Amino acid sequence: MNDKLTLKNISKNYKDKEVLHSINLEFEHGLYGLLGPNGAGKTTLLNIMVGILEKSCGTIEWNGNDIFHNPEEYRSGIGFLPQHLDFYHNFTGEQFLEYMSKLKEVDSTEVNRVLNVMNLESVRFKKISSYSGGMKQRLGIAQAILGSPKLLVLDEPTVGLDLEERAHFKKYLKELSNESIVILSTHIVSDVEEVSDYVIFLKNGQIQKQIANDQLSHLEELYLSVQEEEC
Ligand SMILES: Nc1ncnc2c1ncn2[C@@H]1O[C@H](COP(=O)(O)OP(=O)(O)OP(=O)(O)O)[C@@H](O)[C@H]1O
Repeated sequence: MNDKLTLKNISKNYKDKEVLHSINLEFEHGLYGLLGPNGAGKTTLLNIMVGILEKSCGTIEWNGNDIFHNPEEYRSGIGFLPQHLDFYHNFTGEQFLEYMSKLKEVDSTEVNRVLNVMNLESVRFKKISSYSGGMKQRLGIAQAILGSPKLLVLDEPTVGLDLEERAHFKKYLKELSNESIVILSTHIVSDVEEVSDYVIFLKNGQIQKQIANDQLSHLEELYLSVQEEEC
């Protein structure tokens, strides 16, 4: 059975300011790009989806069941790269991933796999404090993909990656999305064109448009036109 994530009427207020307005979305296996300018509400929406931020209204269902009833089970199937991930800088990359694999209760062989996928084998025994920004970002992605999660949520994952790393990473996500729901937020159009099955445009806390792969040509122009629509 294909997994299904459903967001129904999700709204979020920070004090008296509503930053998400009644979001309705459905996700099944595939790669989804969440595209929007800074401040659109992407991080807020993703944090609500993974259960680290409380929504003000609405429901989230996993395979038809409100996640509120069994949040631990829901969270155990999620891989998440937050916008800002803090590390234990005294750990080596390998130690960090071993630690995360224990927390996530995934097989320790996964550590080798994700080090390989994210091209971090040559620095696995080096302390994280010596990593470049791009290496830290790849390590963050590596912990998110431990155990090939059913739901992978990545907040601005391509920050700090060079062109070759981006291409390699997107190819891997495409493969994973054959069996998982992969949601990637970005404000960079090229991150989501070519690979995404669907692109969701978010602006001012509202879904402006949702388009499928076969309509993805001229995405940049579409993105600009969507941004101008409300002006
Ligand atoms: N903790 C908070 N308290 C008050 N307002 C917040 C808080 N976090 C976010 N906001 C506001 O909510 C809105 C959406 O922010 P959010 O970070 O979700 O957007 P974003 O699309 O992820 O942008 P960015 O790419 O810049 O992170 C913005 O207006 C932001 O200022």
